[in-house]
Amino acid sequence: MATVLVTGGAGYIGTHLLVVLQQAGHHVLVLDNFSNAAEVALDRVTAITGQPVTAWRADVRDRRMLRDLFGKHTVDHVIHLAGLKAVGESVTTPLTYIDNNVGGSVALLEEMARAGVRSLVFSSTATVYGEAVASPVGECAPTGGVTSPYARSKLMVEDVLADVAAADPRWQIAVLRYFNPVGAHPSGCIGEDPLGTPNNLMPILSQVAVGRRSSLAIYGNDYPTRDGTGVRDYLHVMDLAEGHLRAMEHMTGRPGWRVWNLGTGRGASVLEVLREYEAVLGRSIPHRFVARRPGDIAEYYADPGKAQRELGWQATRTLTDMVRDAWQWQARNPHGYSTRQKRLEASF
Ligand SMILES: NC(=O)c1ccc[n+]([C@@H]2O[C@H](COP(=O)([O-])OP(=O)(O)OC[C@H]3O[C@@H](n4cnc5c(N)ncnc54)[C@H](O)[C@@H]3O)[C@@H](O)[C@H]2O)c1
Ligand SMILES: O=c1ccn([C@@H]2O[C@H](COP(=O)(O)OP(=O)(O)O[C@H]3O[C@H](CO)[C@@H](O)[C@H](O)[C@H]3O)[C@@H](O)[C@H]2O)c(=O)[nH]1
Repeated sequence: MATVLVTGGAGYIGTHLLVVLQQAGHHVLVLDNFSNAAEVALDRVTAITGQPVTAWRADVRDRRMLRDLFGKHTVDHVIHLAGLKAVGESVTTPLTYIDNNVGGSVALLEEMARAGVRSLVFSSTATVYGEAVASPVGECAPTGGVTSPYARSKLMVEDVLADVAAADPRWQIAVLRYFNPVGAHPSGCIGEDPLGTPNNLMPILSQVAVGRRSSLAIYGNDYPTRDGTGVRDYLHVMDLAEGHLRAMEHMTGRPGWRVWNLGTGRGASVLEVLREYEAVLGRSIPHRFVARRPGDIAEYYADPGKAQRELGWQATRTLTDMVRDAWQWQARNPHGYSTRQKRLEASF
């Protein structure tokens, strides 16, 4: 049993990861500034696993707080999810993205090194492959053509991590490039709860299904794909969370820097996801076609073969599972976590 610090652990992917880690017998600590998370989400994790979550309300850029945390707890591994993730927003506020995503990672790495903790799993993204990429996308695909400050911030951290691992051979570093995480824990207790208007397909579909939005705007039906709509590699968030556990376990005792794509290896079009949602609901979902969204590409999906071979990890959940679990979460929590409530029993 290891002690794992999860930065950004109160967020969408983080809460699902906490469940997986606790159910695998690990002790978890969370560091989150709650800029995009509800404290009550951690109580929901406890409701699923029966185990408490110790959380630090802190910014990952706050070195004093990090020093305090590493002084109080013996941490074996860090899984670094904390960061900002809205591609469009990053275009208008690039410095905020560099500060949070790059600055936060540098502060974390320095304080980890000071504390003698040298095992890190880092959340990266398939958008580092940029626009001109051919699918299926393997880890060796070029990463030169990134199109947003968000993607650039992730790529910069990947490079910093490679330099850190090269400079000190004691580091064990795993970079995970996620494709499109969707869905929720099957209990419907935790799930994706975007602040304001969601940017991504699945949460928008869920909000239309539950009546919070009137219709889905499909961005373009003239792409060179099988039905003209954009194709992505949607991945169940529980499969993604399990990928982190496998990467963390695999690294133990194996220093160096490694990268794995986490995806299913299958693409689904916007219309296919819509039809699947309608099948789960048993009714139609209002939708309309509009112009392409600037910056979107037609199609990409992962080659997950490296993760399969090296980690023994493979996504097992289907698109039906993803949609059913997304709907279960939305139906049980029509307004997400509702109010960004304080935890009932704070452990800060
Ligand atoms: N969801 C996706 O589609 C996707 C795809 C690829 C990569 N990622 C990456 O995965 C990670 C987790 O994504 P998510 O979907 O769970 O997002 P999320 O916003 O739900 O979770 C991020 C968490 O980090 C916290 N946070 C942000 N800045 C912080 C800071 N400076 N200090 C401390 N905490 C901070 C937020 O409060 C939030 O709880 C992010 O790094 C994101 O870039 C997400
Ligand atoms: O209202 C909507 C929203 C999306 N789409 C389409 O649905 C597909 C998926 O879009 P979305 O869910 O926004 O995902 P991506 O644009 O692929 O980007 C997500 O997935 C990336 C990983 O691959 C992450 O890095 C990004 O942060 C995250 O926004 C695309 O074809 C979109 O054009 C619509 O048609 N209507």
